[in-house]
Amino acid sequence: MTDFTRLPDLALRTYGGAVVAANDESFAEREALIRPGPPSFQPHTFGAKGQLYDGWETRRRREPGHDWAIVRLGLPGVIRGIVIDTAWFKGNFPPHASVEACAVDGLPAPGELAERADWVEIVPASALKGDTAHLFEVADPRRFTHVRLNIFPDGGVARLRVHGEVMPDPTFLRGLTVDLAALENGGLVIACSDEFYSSPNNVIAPGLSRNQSEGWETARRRDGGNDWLVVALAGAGTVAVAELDTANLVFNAPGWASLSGIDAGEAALEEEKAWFPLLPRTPLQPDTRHRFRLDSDRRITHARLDVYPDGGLGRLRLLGSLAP
Ligand SMILES: NC(=O)NC(NC(N)=O)C(=O)[O-]
Repeated sequence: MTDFTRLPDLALRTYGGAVVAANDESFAEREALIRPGPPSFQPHTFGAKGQLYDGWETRRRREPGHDWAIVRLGLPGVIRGIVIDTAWFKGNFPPHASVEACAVDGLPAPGELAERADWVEIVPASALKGDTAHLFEVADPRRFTHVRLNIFPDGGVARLRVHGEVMPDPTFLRGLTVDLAALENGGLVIACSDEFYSSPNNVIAPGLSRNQSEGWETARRRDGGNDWLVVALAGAGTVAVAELDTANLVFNAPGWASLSGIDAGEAALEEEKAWFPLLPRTPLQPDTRHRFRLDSDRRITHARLDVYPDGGLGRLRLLGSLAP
């Protein structure tokens, strides 16, 4: 099985996802389903309505039926796999769950969504265990904007992860100056030298990094080399401005960075010599947003960031336009 969990989580709250509706959330709020980070648990933390859980938890059902929650993906795209994580739900996990998906234009109200007839099943009703992350591969190649988690009959789910490939609406990219590296525009980090502390895809996530874990941080390098990553851009285009943000890297920012580009339509990524410079090796300040005007008008499909010798980066933005 390919490791779909390495693909971005299209539902993540910090990527703009929202749990827009649930039929019940008596014990624990539905919003927890798409919270970043692993679920936590503290035993014997009882509120007026029961034990507190970091997840979505419905009441014990006394009538027929099942419970459900609808998630609007922050990043619409092709779903490659789903994780249903029942972490810490041991005596109250749902014994079965399924997932449906649909694609809608615009932003319909939750009520309209729930009534749509074109939900398609992407994970069939499957048995769940307590306190376990369940991985389900998804084969449907279509682009989806929403998913619905169904639990049978009731219970608690800590996290719902919806991993896939981002497919933005090209209307909002064509002919405009946009961040060609941004995850939300379809950019993706496809290779990197080191991801010891945090994922390289963090550098192209929406918004600012609030601390160093929300950026890309590498281990201390001891071999005389340097760390790097390669971003596949939203599409072929030209980059006019590069933004390198060392935010929150105070004592571990790289000393220098450089950028290079390649047009994969003309040369293979492995051909070292086919990469051409966009930004020469340039000194960086810690905890600082740097902006550089690039003077190359060459078309590229991929950009490579080199940091010297190590450290990582908070954010990388490559502002430019898609080739016609
Ligand atoms: N949040 C809860 O208290 N849930 C339940 N109970 C305990 N102790 O976790 C349950 O399902 O009845």
